[in-house]
Amino acid sequence: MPQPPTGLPIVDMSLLSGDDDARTEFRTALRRATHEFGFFFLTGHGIDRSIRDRLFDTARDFFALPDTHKFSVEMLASPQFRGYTRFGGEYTQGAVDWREQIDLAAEYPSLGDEPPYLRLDGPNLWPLSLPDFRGVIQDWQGRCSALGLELMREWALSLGAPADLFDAAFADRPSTLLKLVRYPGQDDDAAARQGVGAHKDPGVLTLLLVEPGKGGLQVAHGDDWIDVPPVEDAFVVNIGELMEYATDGYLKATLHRVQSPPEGTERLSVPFFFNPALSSTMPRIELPADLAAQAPGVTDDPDNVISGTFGENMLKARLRAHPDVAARHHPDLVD
Ligand SMILES: O=C(O)CCC(=O)C(=O)O
Ligand SMILES: [Fe+2]
Repeated sequence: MPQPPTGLPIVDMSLLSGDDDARTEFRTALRRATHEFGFFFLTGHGIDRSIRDRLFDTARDFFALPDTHKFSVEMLASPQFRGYTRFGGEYTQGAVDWREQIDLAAEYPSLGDEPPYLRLDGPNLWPLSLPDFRGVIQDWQGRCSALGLELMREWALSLGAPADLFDAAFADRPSTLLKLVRYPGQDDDAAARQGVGAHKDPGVLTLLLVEPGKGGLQVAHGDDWIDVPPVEDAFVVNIGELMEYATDGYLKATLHRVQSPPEGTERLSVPFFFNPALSSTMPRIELPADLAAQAPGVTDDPDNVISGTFGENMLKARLRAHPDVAARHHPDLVD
């Protein structure tokens, strides 16, 4: 029997400042990693440690706020699914996730209520007791958006398409979202230790920063779960369902989950989701014949239908993860 792989591939972005051969090497590594695993470590991305440390300091400051401050920006008050979710407020596959988090997304004026996914546009709930918070978060959004767009161009090239294939989808009102997440420790006997349950990300691309040294992330590979302890200075990058859609399944959105850290510890992470405008539909790539032969089609799961229109896919995920917000603000969309 083949042994399960022990880790994810590492893809080094500094190859892009090399010669043509180095750039081709980068693209081949990017394509292979996302075809085989849907996940990889990205090094050489150029975002300094001091900036990453500042982000984690900001996350720590937020989670250290008194509950009354956190509750004042609670997601339950936000029809757009922005703000703070306390422990027990979020569900994956019908089971409670043991994490607290704040969701912050790009802010655009509303374009109306129909189709229903347009309801996701709107304001964030900013914690006003932290004066630097907004600036740090918006800086991070800007850096990750630039990185995300650069990666999208590399994917397009690696799949035999023009570099700007995806640019239009991200040019106007990109729906970027980031979460500051804190997973508290659980004792060994805790029945499930579900930090976040097994799921695929509904969007295009996720740039995940994990607190140095903190394990817990697991990525599905065949019938196995691969442990993914963080690699120093690297992002964990994965693709979401819309990239699977765009490539007819040649690139895979992969199930992943987080196991709670040991009792007496905690784990912070900051996933950044790079997504197009709510109303945009991902272009489908005409793959070269050798790649098309390895494209099995988009996953056909009646419990999780993948739409190519980002807003539809995102709304599905939001209603499922936050049933209390859905029931309060969108009763017409849930039964
Ligand atoms: O916290 C992590 O390491 C992963 C979180 C995640 O997969 C998600 O929020 O979609
Ligand atoms: Fe995820």
